[in-house]
Amino acid sequence: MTETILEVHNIGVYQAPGQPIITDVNFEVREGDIVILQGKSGAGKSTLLKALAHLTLYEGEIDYRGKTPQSYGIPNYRTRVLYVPQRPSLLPGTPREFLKVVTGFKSHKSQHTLDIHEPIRVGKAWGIEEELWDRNWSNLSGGESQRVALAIAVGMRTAEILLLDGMSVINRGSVTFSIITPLLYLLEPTSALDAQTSITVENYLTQLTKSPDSNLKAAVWITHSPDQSKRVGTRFLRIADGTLREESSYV
Ligand SMILES: Nc1ncnc2c1ncn2[C@@H]1O[C@H](COP(=O)(O)OP(=O)(O)OP(=O)(O)O)[C@@H](O)[C@H]1O
Repeated sequence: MTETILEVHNIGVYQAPGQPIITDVNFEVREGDIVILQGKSGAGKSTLLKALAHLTLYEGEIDYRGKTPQSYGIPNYRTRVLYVPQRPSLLPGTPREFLKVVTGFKSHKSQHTLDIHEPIRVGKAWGIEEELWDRNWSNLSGGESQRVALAIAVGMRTAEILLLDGMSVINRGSVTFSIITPLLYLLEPTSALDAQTSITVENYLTQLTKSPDSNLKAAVWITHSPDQSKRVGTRFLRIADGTLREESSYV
């Protein structure tokens, strides 16, 4: 039987008292799931991912492998249920500096011996040259900074679930409604290589979730790209009017 990793019970997040962004969210994530999270802009998708990663205040309960996030220690929990942001370009400094900080955290050290070069190796497989690790985040394109952030998340090998916020921007070959996409088109013209790189990343992640040797077991993935959803999704959730429902296929 497939094991349940994360159980989400009656999650609600509020903008202000009496003003819910999302309410009564219930679902679970099982090993092997790639859960596509859909919904209009502003529906609450990022808010839900941040609640799952314990990065925003929420009501309700989250059980990770049958225990509360607090029982693991929140920093430790966040390395296992790992949020990859929509706009890592807002981070200060360079990716290499960031990598040194995160690999130095006690919560990471306690689980594995971390090889600082592993994220760089993963990034290279996705078309991120080593020189980019020493550029300021703000000088990377949106697609590059997302791939670097994802390479860090994957290369640290601590995560069992990746929470991927707006990952369709790495796929500049397909339609996406991200507001930064027009900027990406200006910074970097769309090319066949970009679409191919995106598929390489997708394949890497989907293979990893299936590999018995991998720590990574599942992902919750926000994408506005129908093509990407169909390629990677095994389950489909939609947020509308502040609540979540499961759909049998991508619609
Ligand atoms: N910290 C916050 N304080 C107040 N309101 C917030 C906060 N974060 C998000 N919101 C609001 O909550 C709503 C949901 O935002 P969220 O970013 O989760 O949407 P989304 O579905 O991820 O949208 P998009 O697809 O555009 O990224 C929006 O109306 C947003 O303005």
